[in-house]
Amino acid sequence: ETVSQEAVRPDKLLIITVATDITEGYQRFLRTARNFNYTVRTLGLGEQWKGGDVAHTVGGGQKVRWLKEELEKYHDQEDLVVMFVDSYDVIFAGSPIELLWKFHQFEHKVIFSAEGFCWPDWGLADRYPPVSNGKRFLNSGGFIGFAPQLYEIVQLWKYKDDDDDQLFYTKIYLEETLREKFDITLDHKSKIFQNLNGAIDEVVLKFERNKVRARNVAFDTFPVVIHGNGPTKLQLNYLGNYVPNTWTHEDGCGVCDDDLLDLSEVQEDDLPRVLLGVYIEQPTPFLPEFLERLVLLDYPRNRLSLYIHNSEVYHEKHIQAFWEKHKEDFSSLKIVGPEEALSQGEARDMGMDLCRQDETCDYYYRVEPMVVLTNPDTLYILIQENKKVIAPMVSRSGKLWSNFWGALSPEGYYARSEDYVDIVQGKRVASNTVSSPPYIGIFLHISNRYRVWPLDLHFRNTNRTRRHNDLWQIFENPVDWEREIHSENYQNTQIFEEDLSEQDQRLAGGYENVPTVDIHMTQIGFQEEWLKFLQEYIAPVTEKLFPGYYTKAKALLNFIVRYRPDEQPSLRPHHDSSTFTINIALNRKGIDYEGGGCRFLRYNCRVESPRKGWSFIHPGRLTHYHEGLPTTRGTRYIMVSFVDP
Ligand SMILES: O=C(O)CCC(=O)C(=O)O
Ligand SMILES: [Fe+2]
Repeated sequence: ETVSQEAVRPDKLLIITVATDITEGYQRFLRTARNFNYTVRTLGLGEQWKGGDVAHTVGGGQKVRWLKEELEKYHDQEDLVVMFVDSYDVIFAGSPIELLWKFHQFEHKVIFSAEGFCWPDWGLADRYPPVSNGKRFLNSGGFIGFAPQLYEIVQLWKYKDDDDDQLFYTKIYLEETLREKFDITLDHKSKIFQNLNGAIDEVVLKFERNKVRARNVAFDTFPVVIHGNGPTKLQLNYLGNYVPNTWTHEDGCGVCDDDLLDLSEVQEDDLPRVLLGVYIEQPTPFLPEFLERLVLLDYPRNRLSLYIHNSEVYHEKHIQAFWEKHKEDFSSLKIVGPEEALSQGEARDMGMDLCRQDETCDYYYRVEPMVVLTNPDTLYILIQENKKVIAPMVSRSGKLWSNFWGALSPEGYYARSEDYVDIVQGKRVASNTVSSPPYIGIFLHISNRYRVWPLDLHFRNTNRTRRHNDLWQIFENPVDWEREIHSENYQNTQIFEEDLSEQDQRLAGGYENVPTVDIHMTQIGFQEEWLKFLQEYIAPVTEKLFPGYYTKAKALLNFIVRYRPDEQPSLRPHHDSSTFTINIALNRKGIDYEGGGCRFLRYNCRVESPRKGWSFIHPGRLTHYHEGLPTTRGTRYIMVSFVDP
């Protein structure tokens, strides 16, 4: 069966839809329609919806009434093809020409979309004509037909606005005389309409050159209209993040630069006002650094307010110090402490209310203290994205963890979408619509467009019994770890007294030729962290020092030594059980102690006073027989590692 060229006339196609509000779903619908040059007529804009709560009960009759009024205009245009579709949860995946061609191939005057559920009256199921292969039941979220026939169908509407539209069309279809009179059929195999409810597993993405289609694998069809009916909004969002050209392999994000808010010409005093909400609900490493980073945000001070909720007594001193230093740096600064005993929910409500109830507050930005905000332009970037709700993607360096899920399990909990890994790794960069809480009409977006933060989280591994949690953060938060541990002021020899006094001094799995008064990293649970440090910071140095030798950066013995005149002042000559040894000065000769140092007997060479925090490296065996020289006053601390034993 061929369709004549003359029949396929896009100028004789009209799309009619309904939208009372310009929701993001409606905007997405229009974007896909524009992409294919559809002519769209929207009914009901700005009017009040009286069609009932269709998400939870029946309803939708108002759509039929409006359509009835609209079709008055076209009822005598015999060659006009009209398609009616919902808009909030619909996208176009194919062109008008394809649509018309498929329509004419059906050789019926009117085609309704089909689905697997008989809604709203399951009792009518038996009255449907049987279908050998395909969806059996009518869905009124999409239909297409010649204007005169559609006009005649909606003439039969004599009901209330909150009566059910689908039931109305269903009854007409099930009435054999009417079905034949109007020449109605159903699109059983999703050639034109894909209803997602009950069919999620049938629909996959198919990447083509510069465009993406949804393919129904059950019927091997490429539907033109995708409808996220029922509880399939997430799946529609997922498809809509690609179809028709939202993101393609060739061109990347096809819509990312549409509808941006240009702030470049806006005067500082006219920028939106932002309230930052910070919620400290657990002991958090590097909290002072986190707070200081808020001040570094490049945004006019008089447009920025800060609300901090802190439920940890431990952090009060940090917040106090921050407040004293920065109370002038924000247009307002409100702090609610642990004495208020707010629940997390109450604290968050309070923060949001501060913005919601303040007419001058334009944006509310919530940030968790375990997120590393490294880009000072963060606020500009997010505001320019021009979304109602948006989050930057937060991921941990080198890991597949992120704040983005991409999918939900049937129980409504965490699941990874098929595209999760590519998105987290930044291989697919876009502002994805990840969620649309039903019926609010607002989408939640997440963007990995700008690497807003290298994104490390550091709340795992936080142990309230440790005084120096920060030191353990080398895996979780290498960014802050490096900044803090490498700072000139970093001082942590107290570890000897604080963390270790109770520890078992016996060692497992290593051998010291000459025992010292020492604390081993295994004793304080720091062995893995130390090995990571060797890998990241020492291995690259040894490649320069010992060309041609490649260290495994493994070490069984990693320990802090304490020398005191009355305890252990020195160490007799020995070899180390290492290929090379690193020896880090932890305090200062001449200030903290006198004497000390390491002497290499064969060369009579002494390394006496490296700067605090500096290390020397020497081969461990044969050539470098060495001793620890007597400490004559005070206490000398060194950190020693026998690398590659
Ligand atoms: O005191 C020193 O610097 C030498 C320490 C040493 O050789 C060792 O602990 O094996
Ligand atoms: Fe040694």
